[in-house]
Amino acid sequence: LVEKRNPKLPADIPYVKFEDGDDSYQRYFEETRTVATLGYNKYIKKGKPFSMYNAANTDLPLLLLPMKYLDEVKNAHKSKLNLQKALDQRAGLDKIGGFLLTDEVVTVVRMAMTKALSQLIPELDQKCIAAYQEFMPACAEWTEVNTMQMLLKVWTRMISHVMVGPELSQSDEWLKEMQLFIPTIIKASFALRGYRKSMYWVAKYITNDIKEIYRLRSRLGRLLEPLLKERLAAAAARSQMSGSKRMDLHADAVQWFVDEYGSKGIKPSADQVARDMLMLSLVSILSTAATLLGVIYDALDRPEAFKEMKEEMARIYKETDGNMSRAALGQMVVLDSFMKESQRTNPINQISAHRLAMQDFTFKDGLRLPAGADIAFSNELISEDPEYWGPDAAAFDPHRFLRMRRAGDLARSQVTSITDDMMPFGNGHHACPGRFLAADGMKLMFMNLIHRYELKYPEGVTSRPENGKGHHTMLPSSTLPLLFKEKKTYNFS
Ligand code: HEM
Repeated sequence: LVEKRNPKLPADIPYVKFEDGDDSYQRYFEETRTVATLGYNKYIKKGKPFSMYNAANTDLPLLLLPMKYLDEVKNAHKSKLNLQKALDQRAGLDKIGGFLLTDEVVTVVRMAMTKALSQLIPELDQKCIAAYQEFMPACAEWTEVNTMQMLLKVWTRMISHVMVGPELSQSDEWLKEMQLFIPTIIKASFALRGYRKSMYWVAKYITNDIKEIYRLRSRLGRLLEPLLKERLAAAAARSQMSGSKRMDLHADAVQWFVDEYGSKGIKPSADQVARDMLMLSLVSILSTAATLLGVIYDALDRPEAFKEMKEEMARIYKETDGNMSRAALGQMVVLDSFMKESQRTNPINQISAHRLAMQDFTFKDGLRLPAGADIAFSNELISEDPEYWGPDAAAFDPHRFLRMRRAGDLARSQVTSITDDMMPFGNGHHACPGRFLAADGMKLMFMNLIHRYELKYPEGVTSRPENGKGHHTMLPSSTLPLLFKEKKTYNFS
């Protein structure tokens, strides 16, 4: 492996690599943590940045920054430090599917989707129950289930309800495309790395997985077309009406895209909406299913805490007569604390607040980033640093955030809170706007699963399996099947 220093990075920024000299690409891909930890302890802890090989973008090292720069990164306008472009650079989305994280996608999630959550939660609860009936095998006796695959299907049905409404989300064709998308885009992104940058443009004509993403986009466009036409016609008719009659009846992303583009005088094509839907799937599906799987493993490892969560669910279920609402989910504070501790100890992203410098950027203390610099913060290592979390930082404390909440620190203690010492949902202008849906969706999925099924590790497995290794990601193991048994009478015991 050739050392890839960015000649434009200031010369005094150290470049950290494996100490034993074994510098293979695969090693950088799988053992990112080892190099990141070296640099974190040696430089970040002393307030200095360092750079390291970037397996996702072999032309440019990743620059990891110390906390003192976080506020400036958080507040920087996207014309200066940009998340969308950093993601595009990492996955090559524009070259492998012709889509990007657009302003419309971000605005729809941040504004319309979040506003609609109270209306959506009861619907998503029903969707979740129906999806378990659909995707869980019959399990009167203990039965092995690949939990990751199952959660992906259940969540895809639920999030599709938010994306395309009750009818299309129930279509098997839609589900098939959505399920095909995530594994194919991951393979396509890897395949792109096999090309020289100057040859990226040719990849979509040659590589099957990349061609498949374009085909998938076109199939989604066809599926969306009738619904979009209907909504565009309704929007045109509504614009002639006045006052309350103009209120929107559809709480789904097709409608929100029509409204968002409409507000800019644009009539979106089915292909545009298909691209936006692909982007929505990319940011929302794997992240949520994987985070929940981690919570499930952590709960199995801690029977006492698991029991306490079940008791809380039983109480709230009884008080609400089983009618789930945002308010009811908001009362699940023991679960909320546990989920947050699970994210703290095993975040799915090792780095956070990832940005690309769109122009030369100089921090207040004089540190200069050249245009094109790829920067981030070590979310994983910050989350376990005793400097921020005290001497028991390495321990899983199910009540850590519950105590904070009870002490009145609501801003810091909720699973959706964004703080500098824990960034699973990022930070600043680009902080994940979908986290409220993600948190409520995970609570619904966890609660309905426990209500219906007993679950345990298979014979011979006694604790959470090792996380999967990928460049700057740490997804919980997706291959271990868990054992499930359907309860004769549904309850939370
Ligand atoms: C547990 C699940 C999830 C995790 C861990 C997660 C994590 C993240 C992270 C780390 C970022 C980058 C933030 C930054 O760099 O400051 C992000 C951005 C984003 N997420 Fe999520 N996310 C999750 C679920 C969702 C869901 C369900 C949606 C939508 C329905 C969503 C929509 C978005 C969007 C649109 C952005 C881009 C924001 C922007 O550019 O301003 N995410 N997410």
